[in-house]
Amino acid sequence: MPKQTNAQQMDVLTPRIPVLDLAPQVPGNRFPAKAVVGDAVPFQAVAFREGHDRIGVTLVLRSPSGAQQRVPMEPLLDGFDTYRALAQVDEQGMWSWFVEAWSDEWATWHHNAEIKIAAGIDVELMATMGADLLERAAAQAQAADASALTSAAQRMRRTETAPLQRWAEVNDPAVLAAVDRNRPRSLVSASETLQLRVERARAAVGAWYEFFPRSEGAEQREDGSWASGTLTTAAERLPAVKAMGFDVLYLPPVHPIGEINRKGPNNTLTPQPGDPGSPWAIGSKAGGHDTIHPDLGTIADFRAFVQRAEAEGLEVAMDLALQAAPDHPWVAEHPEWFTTLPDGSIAFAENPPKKYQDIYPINFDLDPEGILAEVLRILEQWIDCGVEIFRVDNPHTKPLWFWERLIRDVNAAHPDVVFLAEAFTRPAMMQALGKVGFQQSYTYFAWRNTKAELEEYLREVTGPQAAWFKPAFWVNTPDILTEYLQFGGVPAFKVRAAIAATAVPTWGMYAGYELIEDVARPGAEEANDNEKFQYRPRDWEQAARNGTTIAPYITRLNEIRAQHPAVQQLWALDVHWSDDDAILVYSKHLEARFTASGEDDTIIVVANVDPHSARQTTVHLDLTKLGLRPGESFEAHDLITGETWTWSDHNFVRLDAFVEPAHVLHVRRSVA
Ligand SMILES: O=P(O)(O)O[C@H]1O[C@H](CO)[C@@H](O[C@H]2O[C@H](CO)[C@@H](O)[C@H](O)[C@H]2O)[C@H](O)[C@H]1O
Repeated sequence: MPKQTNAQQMDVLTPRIPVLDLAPQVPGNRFPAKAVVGDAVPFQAVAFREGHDRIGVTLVLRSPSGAQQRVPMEPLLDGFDTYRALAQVDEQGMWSWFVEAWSDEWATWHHNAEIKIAAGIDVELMATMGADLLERAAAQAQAADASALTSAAQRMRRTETAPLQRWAEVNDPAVLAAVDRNRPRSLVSASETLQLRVERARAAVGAWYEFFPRSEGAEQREDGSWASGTLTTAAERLPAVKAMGFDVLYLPPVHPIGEINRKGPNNTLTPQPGDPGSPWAIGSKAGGHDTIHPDLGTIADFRAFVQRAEAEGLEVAMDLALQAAPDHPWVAEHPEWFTTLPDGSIAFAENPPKKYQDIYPINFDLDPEGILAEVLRILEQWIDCGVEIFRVDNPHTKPLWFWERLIRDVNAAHPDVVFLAEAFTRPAMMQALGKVGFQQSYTYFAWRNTKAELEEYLREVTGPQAAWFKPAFWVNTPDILTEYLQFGGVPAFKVRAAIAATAVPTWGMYAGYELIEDVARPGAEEANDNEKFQYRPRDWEQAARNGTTIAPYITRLNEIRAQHPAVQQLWALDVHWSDDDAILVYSKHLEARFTASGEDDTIIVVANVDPHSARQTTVHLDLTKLGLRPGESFEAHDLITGETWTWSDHNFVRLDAFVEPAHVLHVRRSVA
């Protein structure tokens, strides 16, 4: 048996068999890659050796509690050197893993013997080599396998049996299975060891709904003034949000709102008395980030709201917007946290081209430790109220080190706490926020509308960057009402929801989407009469009676998400081909060994992304991506309409956007 040679003995960096390009990995390997409980993680490595001998490649995975599993890795494509294994991570915490490549003498022998024995070349030599390998396998096997392998070796040495007969005997499935379990491995070479942080499922899987609590239950008095909704009246809306199938309720800031420089309706700088102001203009004489807006209630009311949500099966996500209205207590108590200009004033915040005249930005370089301590104090308070998810406003306008420290410190004490980065900025910063710890991130999904844009974007967010950037697809927000939605009507709202809800594990929607609120403020890409600056109660029941809500459609999408674990997997997406430039096709597939039902879970989404048209075309599927054989037929059951068709590789599709803009198909294997 060849002796193992390792890199240290040879004083070189290259292991005997090179194992390179491990994934999932954060480039530079300074931060661990991330996954969530339940993920079937695609582990990959490039491994190869000199010459023509075969290698075997094994993933060695260790869970946080120390359980080790060894998973054989298979070539991604026959004849290429990238190997892959899917393994499900089922425990929260830090996992470690490495890849072993080894000389697979059995595979090398088998390949050579198959050719030579059939051709009558070196027949007895090949038989002897095979028998030797079988005996080596037997020497490391348990009793049952040892006896099967020993007798196979003896048969292999029996020269009175015809060589082809001996070849057939050694290929008996029982013998091959015993060899597989005890394969001789030599020149074993290990890669570096990497870490994988596995977080709770909600860190990357969830359906989010956003509403402004002050609008829920708000009433306009006869004199035109408003009575604000409260946390108590807003809680009345929770059952309806849950009934639509949402998991997380995200609340814009619930703190006192500054009175100085307050904004008026439609982002004006001339508020009238009674205008409530933007909730992101945090702080007034009533208090700051640790206080509940008096109009909404008290901290006790907030605790009750969080508990009521929990009882409904909803988690509350709070906003963390680190900025201050001019009358925030911080401004007087910590003037050192703000940059004072030579004329003694403080410049307002901006996110060009947007101007935030009602808030001051914090300068994190002036008192880094003091600011960090204060933010940790505030977070501890809300965590104590039962909040474990924070949507972080504009994290890209604060230094990265701050988020690395904050998230690390919070997660050390509270591993279930999740931070969502609301950063719409340059890719390097968005990616870096994910690398330093943000569990999930808003994305550019809202502006990816054509088939070509969506195909590229789906590949991007489910590719290598999925190791550190967990995408949340929001269809709208109070800041985002895209032209696609402004001019696409009901078909646009439906198809965007269908794609967001099925393509990635986290999607989000801001209240009013279900009512097709599509009127933008002139010149802006956000809703007119925006709720950010005024009360906006909605008559949900009237909309249901009139049939002017797509809430039933949203509910169905969330049901599909809950019932189909493939949809909850980020890495499991494949884009397929269609002959039409507006018909987008992708699938999500999860193998039976990873599902609770013990059956494959496969979803195909076919979406007409031109909301003004009816399209018909042919959809071409790579069935191997669906766990099927090329040419195999199956039942495609539409989970939206209940229709079922027999499909195979090439399928005719007609999607009239005005009827149903998307098929969400469940693959059912045809009974042979
Ligand atoms: O800058 P983004 O587009 O990422 O938006 C986020 O942050 C904004 C600042 O907090 C916030 O803007 C809203 O609040 C501001 C402060 O009160 C106000 O001046 C803006 O007019 C208002 O839109 C935005 O909502 C948030 O998502």
